[in-house]
Amino acid sequence: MILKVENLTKIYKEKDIFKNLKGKKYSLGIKDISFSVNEGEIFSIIGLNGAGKTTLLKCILGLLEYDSGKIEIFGENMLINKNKKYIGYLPEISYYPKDLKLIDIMNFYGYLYELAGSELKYRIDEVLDRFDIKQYKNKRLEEFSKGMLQKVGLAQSLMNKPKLLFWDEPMSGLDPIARKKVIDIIKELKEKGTTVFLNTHILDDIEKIGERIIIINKGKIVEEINIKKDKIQNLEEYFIEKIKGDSNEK
Ligand SMILES: Nc1ncnc2c1ncn2[C@@H]1O[C@H](COP(=O)(O)OP(=O)(O)OP(=O)(O)O)[C@@H](O)[C@H]1O
Repeated sequence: MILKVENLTKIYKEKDIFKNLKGKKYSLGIKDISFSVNEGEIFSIIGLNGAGKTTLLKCILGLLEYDSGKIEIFGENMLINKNKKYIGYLPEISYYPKDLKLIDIMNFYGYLYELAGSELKYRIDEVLDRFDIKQYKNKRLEEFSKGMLQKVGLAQSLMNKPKLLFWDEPMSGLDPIARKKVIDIIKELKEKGTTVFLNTHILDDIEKIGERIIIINKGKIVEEINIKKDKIQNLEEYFIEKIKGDSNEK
C-alpha cells in the first residue's frame, strides 16, 4: 500500500477563511475520510465543486494542516523529506513568476527535485517534448496561453519520474489532442508501475482509464467504486444519482 488515509478531518478556521462571504468562522473542508491506494493503481476522486477534493489532496501532500486523522504515505506517518522526491504534483492552479522563461522554471523544479547537470537537461527536454512545448524553452511564461501553462505544470510533475503522481484537474484548459496525450501518458505510467491519483471532473476520462474511485460529497465519502468490478456503464449518470440521494448536511 502506497497511501493510507484514516479518519481525516479538516475544518477551515477563521485564519483560513478571511474571505468567506458568509462571514462564518468555520467551514468544513473534509470530514472523517478513510481510504487506501495500492501501488500501480489509478485512483480517482470525484465530487461536485467544493466537495473537498483539493483539500484532501493538499492535506496528503502536507500543504494544509488538518485537524484529526492519520495519513500514511510510503509507509511513513506523513510525507517526509526523503520521500518527496518520489512524488509528482500538478496543482489545480499553478502560479508562475511571469517574467521567467520556461527553461528557468523547469530548472527551478529540477533543483527542487535535486536534479543537476546533464541529467537535469535531459529530463527537461524529455518532459517538454512529451507535451509539445520544447520549442518554447526560451519564451517567457507571460506569453503562454492557459493550455500551454497547464502543459508546463504537467511537464514539471513528471520531471522526477515519480512513483506517486497527484494530478489535480490535469485536463484543465487542454485541447483534444493534448487531452488524448494525457490519457495515453496515464496508461503508460500505470504500465511502468506509477501510482496515479487523479482528481478530475471529466468522468468520461475516468471511465476510460479509471480503476478505483471515491465519490466525495459535502466533505464526506459517499461511495467507493471499482469501475470494472461494479460494472458501471455510465459513470456520470451513476454519480449524479448518487449525489442526489445524499442528504448529509455539511
Ligand atoms: N482557504 C479556504 N478557506 C475556507 N474554506 C475553504 C478554503 N478552501 C476551501 N474551502 C472550502 O472547503 C470546501 C472544499 O473545497 P475544495 O477546494 O477542497 O473543493 P473541491 O472539491 O476541490 O472543489 P472544485 O471541484 O471546485 O475544485 C469548500 O466548501 C470550500 O469553500
